[in-house]
Amino acid sequence: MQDFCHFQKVVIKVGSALIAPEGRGSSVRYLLSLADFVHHCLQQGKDVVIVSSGSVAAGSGLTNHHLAQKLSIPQKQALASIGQTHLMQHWQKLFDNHCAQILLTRSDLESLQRRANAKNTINTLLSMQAIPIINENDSVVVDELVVGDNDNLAAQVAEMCNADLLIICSDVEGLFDKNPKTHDKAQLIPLVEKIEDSHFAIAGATDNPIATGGMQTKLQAAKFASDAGIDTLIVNGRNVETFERLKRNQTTGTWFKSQINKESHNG
Ligand SMILES: Nc1ncnc2c1ncn2[C@@H]1O[C@H](COP(=O)(O)OP(=O)(O)O)[C@@H](O)[C@H]1O
Ligand SMILES: N[C@@H](CCC(=O)OP(=O)(O)O)C(=O)O
Repeated sequence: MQDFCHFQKVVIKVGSALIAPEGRGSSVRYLLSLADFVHHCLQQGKDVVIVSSGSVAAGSGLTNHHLAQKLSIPQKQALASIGQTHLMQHWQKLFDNHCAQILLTRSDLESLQRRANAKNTINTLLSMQAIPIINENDSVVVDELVVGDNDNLAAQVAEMCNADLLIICSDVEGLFDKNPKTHDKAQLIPLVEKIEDSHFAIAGATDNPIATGGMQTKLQAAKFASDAGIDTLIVNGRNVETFERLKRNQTTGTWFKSQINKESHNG
């Protein structure tokens, strides 16, 4: 087991599957134990940054648009715009208003100046004990300029702010040898020392119309993070026991080891 105590700066990615367990709308049902875990991390002196999906799902719950229907990109962008404020209301309640919204685009991450600005703002927020809540700025990005999924966005944010751990919270326990939603006998892979093509071969897509990328984008994110010296943990955020185990420093989910041996973990 990797020692959770040693990690200082943690980026936690929260997928749409957790925000919208009913397939649309938004709910704090699975965010309560996650928020409790974040409070625990803060008490231990760790820095926490959240990358939260769910704006499109939240927007669809507030309008008559179902994501199972084929929606145009402008319609999805409008839903994201409607849903994002609602999503932030949940986070504000969970963190007693000690949180702040940052919406990023791929060009923000690619521009040296804007990337430095975003990094400075995140660090300043952390020094003010405010939790940065990041999402892609879906309403303004066009096709060629999207990061496209929040797994990869979270990995890029983790690298940008020198995090040492990325936790991806989804609706499955971690990476399995087959998609556990379609294979009863799928086996969890608890530890990946190095991500190989064989891991990408077993990581499938998602059949959830509100989610993006499935296990494929989570593996891309873990690979990006791992190459940048950041460990990644994919866990089931719907399982209360996940966060209890992490608090007790016990194994959970799938752990992807960083490929760079960092002397210290304080970014
Ligand atoms: N090998 C695999 N192991 C685990 N999950 C997998 C695998 N292949 C595909 N998946 C799918 O990936 C889904 C998680 O991704 P996704 O639906 O995009 O969730 P999120 O909203 O959390 O990003 C799982 O529900 C599962 O159906
Ligand atoms: N930016 C989008 C989330 C896109 C996304 O990657 O969703 P997910 O695969 O559920 O993490 C939104 O807020 O709806």
